[in-house]
Amino acid sequence: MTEMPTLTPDICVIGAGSGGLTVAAGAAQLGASVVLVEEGEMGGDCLNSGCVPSKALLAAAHQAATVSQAKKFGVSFRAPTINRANVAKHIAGVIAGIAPHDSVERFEGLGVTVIRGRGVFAAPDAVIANGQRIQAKRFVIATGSKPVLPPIAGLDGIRPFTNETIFGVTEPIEHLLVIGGGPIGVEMAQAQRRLGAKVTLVEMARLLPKDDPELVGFVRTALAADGVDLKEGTNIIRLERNDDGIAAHLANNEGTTEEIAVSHVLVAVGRRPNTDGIGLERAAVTLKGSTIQVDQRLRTSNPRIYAIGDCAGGPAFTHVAGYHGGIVLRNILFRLRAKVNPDLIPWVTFTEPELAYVGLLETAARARFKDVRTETLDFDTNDRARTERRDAGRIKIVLRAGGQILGVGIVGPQAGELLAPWCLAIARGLKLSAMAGLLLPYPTLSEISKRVAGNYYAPRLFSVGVRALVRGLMKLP
Ligand SMILES: Cc1cc2nc3c(=O)[nH]c(=O)nc-3n(C[C@H](O)[C@H](O)[C@H](O)COP(=O)(O)OP(=O)(O)OC[C@H]3O[C@@H](n4cnc5c(N)ncnc54)[C@H](O)[C@@H]3O)c2cc1C
Ligand SMILES: NC(=O)c1ccc[n+]([C@@H]2O[C@H](COP(=O)([O-])OP(=O)(O)OC[C@H]3O[C@@H](n4cnc5c(N)ncnc54)[C@H](O)[C@@H]3O)[C@@H](O)[C@H]2O)c1
Repeated sequence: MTEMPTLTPDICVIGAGSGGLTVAAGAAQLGASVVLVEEGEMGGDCLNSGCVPSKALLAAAHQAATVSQAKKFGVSFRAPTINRANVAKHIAGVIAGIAPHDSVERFEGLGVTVIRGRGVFAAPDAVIANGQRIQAKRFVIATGSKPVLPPIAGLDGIRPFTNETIFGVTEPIEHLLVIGGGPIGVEMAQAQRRLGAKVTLVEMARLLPKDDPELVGFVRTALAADGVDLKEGTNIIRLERNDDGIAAHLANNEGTTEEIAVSHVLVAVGRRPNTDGIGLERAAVTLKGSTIQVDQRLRTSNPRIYAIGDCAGGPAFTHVAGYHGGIVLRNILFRLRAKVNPDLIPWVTFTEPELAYVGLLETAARARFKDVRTETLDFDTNDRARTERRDAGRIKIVLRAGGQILGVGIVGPQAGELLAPWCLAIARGLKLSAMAGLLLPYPTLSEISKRVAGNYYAPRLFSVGVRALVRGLMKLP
């Protein structure tokens, strides 16, 4: 057999998900030679088993929910009929619509050499994939993550859903037990409940433990109103398959035990980076646990090799993988010393109401600065939210005494969209007064941002001193 000649590109990217595709597309368009290695579906988790299918499923679920919400507007429909097979078709159709953007054809069109196969390091400067040796100047590891399966007795025997299987379901789900109340757990619990399943969510700590508890309260209320049975501070002792389905034995933090009968189980207890069996030891790349250790410039312990996205342990979001990709491009191609700034990262949980955040949570801000202030305003003060009867929610800004914005959390209608100007303000170092001074159209949800900023300055604007000044000025002819 003739040996394939070694490829010697400028950059070899392992993994064609959100992070890897950003690097490959950017580098190729900027004139570097790129080899991209992918062992599974192009587009990675986000397109195939993450953001895209989950948001498509939620969109179907919210359609079903509008039927019951319509009564508030004097409009009524008959109860929705949920056709699971058609919901799965809708999800597959959305993925298929986006897939060309991430396809082999598009990347080859950009000049990237795409190799389908598992990339494994053979040496500190070489990867082998599908029998092909790639000796690149720089490597970028973007291998993503996979769902963790917790050590719960009996879990193996019941073949639980994970994010890799739940979106293809074509049969009705009678009673879903969701294990884990992080973003996947809460989004899926609401979606499945609105699509007609009975849902019990078991979370060992509290719901959405990485988010601001004050704002999470609104999500908790909404899930309960949907009919999701929330069991926080609760563990699953064991699971058993029996003639009726699955028996789940639970115990809460007070020691109370109970048994519930469910038909299906979804595991959503976190992610494990894909770093096993890819030869990192041969590449002299150091791990911390299962996460690739990187510095602020995303360099691993091997100066030729960078790691980005979920496998580098940053917050597991598509936009973070993309942000990492941009930083690596600047470091490799332009020899800039670009670094990750964790204080700029936004995140959104796409329940109804949405829960969105950018910057520092109040607790993190207070740990770092002494002069932290907060200002909050509820959506029931916003006329547009009132007209749409979507007025449950709150905006909370975390700032320093001088008006430097440190973080903003919004729970409410379209919170993810409302976050954009705050992302800009924090990234550009704008003061809160910039938001307070905006001229915005009425009636819009965005006005809540201007109002909360205005409220912060109100005590100073309407102070005794300013009132005395106005009285004085009014005496002038
Ligand atoms: C259900 C769910 C919903 C989500 N929703 C959101 C959301 O709404 N918004 C958001 O920002 N984030 C969301 N995320 C997170 C987001 O999907 C991930 O953070 C993102 O996909 C990470 O990108 P990545 O490039 O690091 O990895 P991935 O996108 O997972 O890509 C890694 C790729 O590497 C390939 N690979 C792995 N090992 C090898 C190897 N040795 N050789 C070759 N190829 C390899 C894999 O096959 C995969 O294609 C969600 C995740 C899940 C599971
Ligand atoms: N909208 C979004 O951006 C979005 C949506 C989904 C997922 N994601 C990303 O994917 C990541 C993974 O999501 P996730 O929800 O699986 O993980 P997660 O780590 O964010 O949350 C897992 C939850 O499970 C709980 N848990 C762990 N073991 C448990 C057990 N044995 N029993 C009960 N509860 C248990 C944890 O306390 C935690 O609250 C997220 O952190 C997020 O970065 C993002």
